[in-house]
Amino acid sequence: MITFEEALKMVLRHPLHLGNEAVPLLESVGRFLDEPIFADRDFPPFNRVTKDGIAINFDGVIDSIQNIKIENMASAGMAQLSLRDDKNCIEVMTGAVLPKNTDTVIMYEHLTIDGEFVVINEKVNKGQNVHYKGSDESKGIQVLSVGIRITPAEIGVMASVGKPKVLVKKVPKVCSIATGNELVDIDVEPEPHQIRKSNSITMLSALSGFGIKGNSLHLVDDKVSIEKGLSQALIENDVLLLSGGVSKGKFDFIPEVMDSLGVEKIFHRVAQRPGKPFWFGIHKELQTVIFSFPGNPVSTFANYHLYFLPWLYTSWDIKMEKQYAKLKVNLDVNPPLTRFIQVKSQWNKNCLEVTPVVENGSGDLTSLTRADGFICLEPRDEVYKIGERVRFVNIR
Ligand SMILES: Nc1nc2c(c(=O)[nH]1)N[C@H]1C(S)=C(S)[C@@H](COP(=O)(O)OP(=O)(O)OC[C@H]3O[C@@H](n4cnc5c(N)ncnc54)[C@H](O)[C@@H]3O)O[C@H]1N2
Ligand code: MOO
Repeated sequence: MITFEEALKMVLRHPLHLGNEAVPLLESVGRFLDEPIFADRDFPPFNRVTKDGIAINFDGVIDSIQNIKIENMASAGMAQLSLRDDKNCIEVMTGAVLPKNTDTVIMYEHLTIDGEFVVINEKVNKGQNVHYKGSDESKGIQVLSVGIRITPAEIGVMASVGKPKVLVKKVPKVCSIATGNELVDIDVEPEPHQIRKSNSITMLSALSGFGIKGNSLHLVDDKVSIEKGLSQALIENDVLLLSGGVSKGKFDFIPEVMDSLGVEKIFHRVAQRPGKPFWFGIHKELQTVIFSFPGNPVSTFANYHLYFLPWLYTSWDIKMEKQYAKLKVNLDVNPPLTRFIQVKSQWNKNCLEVTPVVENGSGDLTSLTRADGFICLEPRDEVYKIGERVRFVNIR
């Protein structure tokens, strides 16, 4: 049996070259940017008033802060006004363009207003309450780089520079496939011997975080229907993510059917726990990549993060940073299997620390709700000690 490291290397040797596509800005959340974004104007584009109040020419009024005459009023959205007399002021609202011949803004709370005259009641600093043109970013500067993940914060920046459409890495067509006679849909009341599907649904929801609208399919344990379903799925998708049907049971038909459909097996079974019976293959002609994960929910979930996500990032040519954490307990990992242990992580000063969660084996899917990651422990005779730095795979 191959090791986890060997298996991962083999998976990463088969990326798809997905290219890019332009999508409407609001549909780009979760996607990876494939063009640099530049500031088309200064940020902010004009000297912006940051408080509701009055704008003054500091040198003009600072010796006589009583009875300052209001000349005019500027609100957000108005073209720039101009102060005619240095001893006067203009009422200004937050977001307005600072009037010409003024340099300082005083908020209403620091003023007494009597008709068209104002008295300043607090100390004033020249230049206060102004967000200066270009003080955040200058026109022409790159504000976002290729390869970043788009979140609502980046959407705001792109809206601001006028990008109704944006170039992003193209997502693959993925089908999440449940296998097994015991599975029923989530809106069905199961018979005592049945369970509701969860793995295939979990994977669909995980994919949606990347902007991938996956297809779904359910294959029952019958070679003819598996063959029929898979042959169509291989044609219609770039990637198949299966769960179940890959261990040693009398109804674990997946590897055999894949073979009959011309899918090349790259490997089957990895020296790891959970997730050992993982089967990986490719259909060379159709260019379909197949991740066939073991059916136990924790095994499917772990392998999705350990193999599929690194493969997806590699296909997009994006580096996935490795994370590490410190153990808060001693752990014993006897050879020969690499262990993936569910943990809860916590920052302590600048250090991420991890503690294993209570779990009841790889069938216990509720344990995943208590964990925020897996730690990866290579097999060794020596105990992993408290304080030791180990690899951490984030699942949140
Ligand atoms: N003789 C052996 N038996 C088993 C071995 C082995 O090496 N020799 N490996 C064990 C390990 S480890 C795992 S993991 C499982 C994986 O088996 P399969 O991939 O064939 O999965 P199934 O038997 O179809 O299902 C296992 C388990 O998971 C449940 N399941 C499956 N799909 C879903 C789904 N979409 N949603 C929720 N739950 C699902 C299924 O009902 C089973 O309970 O094999 C061990 N056996
Ligand atoms: O190794 Mo299996 O993946 O635990 O239950």
